[in-house]
Amino acid sequence: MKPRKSPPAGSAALQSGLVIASHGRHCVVETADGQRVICHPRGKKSQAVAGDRVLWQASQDEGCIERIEPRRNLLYRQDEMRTKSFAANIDQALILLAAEPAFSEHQLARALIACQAAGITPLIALNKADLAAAFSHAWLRLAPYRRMGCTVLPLAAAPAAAPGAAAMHALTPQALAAAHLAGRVTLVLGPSGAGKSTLINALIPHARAATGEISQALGSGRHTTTATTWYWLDAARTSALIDSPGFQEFGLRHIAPAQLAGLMPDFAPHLGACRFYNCTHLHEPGCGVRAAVHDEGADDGSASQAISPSRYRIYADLSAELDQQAWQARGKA
Ligand SMILES: Nc1nc2c(ncn2[C@@H]2O[C@H](COP(=O)(O)OP(=O)(O)OP(=O)(O)O)[C@@H](O)[C@H]2O)c(=O)[nH]1
Ligand SMILES: [Zn+2]
Repeated sequence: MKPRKSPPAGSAALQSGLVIASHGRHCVVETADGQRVICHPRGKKSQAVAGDRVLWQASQDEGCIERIEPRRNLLYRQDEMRTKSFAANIDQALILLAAEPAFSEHQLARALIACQAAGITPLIALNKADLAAAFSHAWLRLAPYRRMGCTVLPLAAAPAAAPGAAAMHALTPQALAAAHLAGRVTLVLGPSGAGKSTLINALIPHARAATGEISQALGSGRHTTTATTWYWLDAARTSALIDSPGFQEFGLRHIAPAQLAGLMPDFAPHLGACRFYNCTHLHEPGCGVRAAVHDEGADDGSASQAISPSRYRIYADLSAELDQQAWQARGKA
């Protein structure tokens, strides 16, 4: 963003603020004393996202963002058409999945790869622990993720679910917040129907009303949460959740094909074992990655460094996708 060279005479001084919602090019900035102001970016290019610290200037009843402070991190997705940011300066990403509807492991893998690339710690919560059979099945599907060191938490977001979920040692939203969200800024991601609204409403009274107001102010959809929104979890404003749509279309175009294996923690220990230094792990002889692909079942306790067949398939699919995109990009250049 190009800062204004000299502010117009009589203009207000720059104030610092936190972006707590963004939609399109508009955003809502919260001041240090908790006031909220709709702001627009000054320049054409740089766009503020939820979690950004900005310097802004009042102009009538709205504001203008003059500068975005350097970001500690930025989680985004990129497809052929555009880049979309989820949030900046976050401490962790909570990926909320559920026993039902069944989650897509491809989507999960994409989200984890994007987190890894952005240096953001992921946390997986599996909701609807009261649906015992579906939950057990989904829990097994997450075994490779537990083995690779991901934290996977059982959750019962709906109050009615608590009794049935006790057998699974599921967390309530409050227990989840106390143990994993306190003192942190957490981006919540998840497919539709996993229970994101249920979780947020359990932790933040009036969240829905607040979202409605923000969405209306920003001109985004009134029925759906199309704006990324920040919620404080405590009055002292030390813990926050950021609710963001877009988990469904997690484009990874910003990742180079050769980077991919290094962003998958279950692949990493095997990368040195390939015969060729530039092995793609797809067809080369003497590939350490392919030699490590085994079905280890659900034995969480094992120190196995096996790569599950489903994870290898995801790698092969994503490789092909990113490779094709890289070729297309070269063709256009
Ligand atoms: N059985 C059970 N159902 C739950 C639980 N948590 C949420 N649900 C239900 O799952 C459905 C989807 O929950 P939502 O909170 O609306 O899901 P969402 O992720 O916000 O979905 P979108 O609004 O489509 O983005 C609702 O019918 C909830 O009541 C749970 O712990 N157990
Ligand atoms: Zn290899």
